[in-house]
Amino acid sequence: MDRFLIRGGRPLYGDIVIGGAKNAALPIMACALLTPEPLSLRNVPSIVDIRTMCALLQQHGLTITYNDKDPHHITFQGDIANTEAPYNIVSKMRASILVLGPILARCGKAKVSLPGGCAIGTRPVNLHLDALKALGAEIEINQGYVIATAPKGLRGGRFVFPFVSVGATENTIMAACLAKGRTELLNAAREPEICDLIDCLIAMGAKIEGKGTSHLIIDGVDHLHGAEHSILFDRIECGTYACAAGITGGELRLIGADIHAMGSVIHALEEAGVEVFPEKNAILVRRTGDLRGIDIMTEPYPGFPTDMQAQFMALLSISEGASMITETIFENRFMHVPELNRMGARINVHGSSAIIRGVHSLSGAPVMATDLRASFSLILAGLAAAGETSLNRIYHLDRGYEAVDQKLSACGAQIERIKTK
Ligand SMILES: CC(=O)N[C@H]1[C@@H](OP(=O)(O)OP(=O)(O)OC[C@H]2O[C@@H](n3ccc(=O)[nH]c3=O)[C@H](O)[C@@H]2O)O[C@H](CO)[C@@H](O)[C@@H]1O
Ligand SMILES: C=C(OP(=O)(O)O)C(=O)O
Repeated sequence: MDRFLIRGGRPLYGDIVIGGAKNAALPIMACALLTPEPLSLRNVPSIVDIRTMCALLQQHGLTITYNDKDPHHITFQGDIANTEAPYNIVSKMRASILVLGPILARCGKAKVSLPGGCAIGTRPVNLHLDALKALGAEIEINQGYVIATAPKGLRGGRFVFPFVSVGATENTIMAACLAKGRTELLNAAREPEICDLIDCLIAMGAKIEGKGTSHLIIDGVDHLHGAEHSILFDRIECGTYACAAGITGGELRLIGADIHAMGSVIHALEEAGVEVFPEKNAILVRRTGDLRGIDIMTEPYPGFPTDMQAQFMALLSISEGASMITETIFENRFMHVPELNRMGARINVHGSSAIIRGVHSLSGAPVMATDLRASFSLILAGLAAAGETSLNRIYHLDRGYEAVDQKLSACGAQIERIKTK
C-alpha cells in the first residue's frame, strides 16, 4: 500500500490545472450503453474510478479506445453483449449502479449487483429502483443482485423523489431517454454534473427540458446516436485546492474552473477569510489574513457539498474561533475527525454536527485515510502542520484525484509518494 510523506509549513504558490469531474464522467460513460454508435469523451480524469467504470463497460461488451496523444480522451463503442454487472466490479465502486437504467432501457432486462454500503454511510439504492418502477420496470432482489425486467420496454411515468438523490436522478434520466412517452421527474437533483449529463444526452439526440431545475421533463426517443462531449471541470477538486491555498496561506490559480458551478463553496471560502477572484477560464484563490471560524451545513446543490466537508474541516481546524459543521447527507462522514485530532485539532462530534475549536497550529503525525475526501483533508492538514505527516491507505485518494503529488509539488509543497513493493 502506497503512502504520502508530507513535510508541512510551506505556503503554496502557482497554477494547478483542474481536471474533468469524476462525478460527471462516471454517469456520462454509462451513456455509452444507450447507443451502439461511438461516444467520444474528452477531459476524462485519469483516476482509478474511471478505470473501474471502463472495466465494467468492457465486460458489458463495449470497446474502449484511448487517444494516443491525449490520455483524457476516450471513445466507447459497441452493443451490449452482457446485461449483468458482477459483484467483483460493482463492489469496488458504488457508481457502477448507474449502468442499471441504460441497460434496462436498451435490452429490457438487467442484472446488477447491489453495491452495498460504504465507509461514509449505508447508501441504499431504493430510490433508483422506485423511480425505475415508475417507468414500468419490474424489479426483484435475488442473491445480492437487482434483477430488473421490462419485457415490453420502459414507458414514461411521473416520479417525485422523496428526497434528493444524485445517482437515482441520473439513472432515471438515462432510462427515461429511451422509454416510450413522457417522463416527469420532480425534486430531481440539480448538481452541475447532472446538467453535464443532460448536455451529453441532448448531444446524443435525447429530448430533455428543465436542465438545472428540480423538475425535469424527458420525452423518450426510439434511438440515441453517438456524440462527442467534453466533461465538466471537477468543482470538488477545485474546492479542495482552494482549501490548500487557504490552509497554507498561499495563492493558487485553478485553471479550467468556473466560479458559476461552485455553488456555496465560494461564499464559505470568503467567509472563512480566503479571497476568491474569478478570471477567464480560471479562479484565483489566496489568503493573506487570518482564517475565521464559520458554520456550514451540507446540502444538495446549490448548498454546501458533502464532498467538500472534510476539506473545510481541516481548514477550519486552524481558524480563529469556533466553527460548526453539520453533515445532513451521509450518516457516517466524520471519520477524519479522530485523525485530525491526532494532528492537534480540537474537534468534537455531537450526532450529525462537529464543533471545531480553532488551534494556532497542527503538528505532523502518522495518519490513516478512511475515504476519498477524508484522505485529502489529512493532506491539507499535513501541508499546514509543523513537521512530517505520513498518510497511509492512499488508495482511497487514487479513486478520485489525479496526480495529487505532482500538482502540489509544482506549487512548492513537499509531498512524496512512497511506493510499497
Ligand atoms: C459518483 C457520484 O456522483 N457520487 C456522488 C453522489 O453519490 P450518490 O449518487 O450515491 O448520492 P445520493 O445523492 O444518491 O445520496 C444522497 C443520500 O440519499 C441516500 N439515498 C440515495 C439513493 C437511494 O436510493 N436511497 C437513499 O437513501 C444516500 O444514502 C444519501 O444519504 O452524490 C453524493 C451527494 O452529493 C456525493 O457525495 C457523491 O460524491
Ligand atoms: C463519495 C464520493 O464518491 P462515490 O459516490 O463514488 O463514493 C465522493 O466523490 O466524495
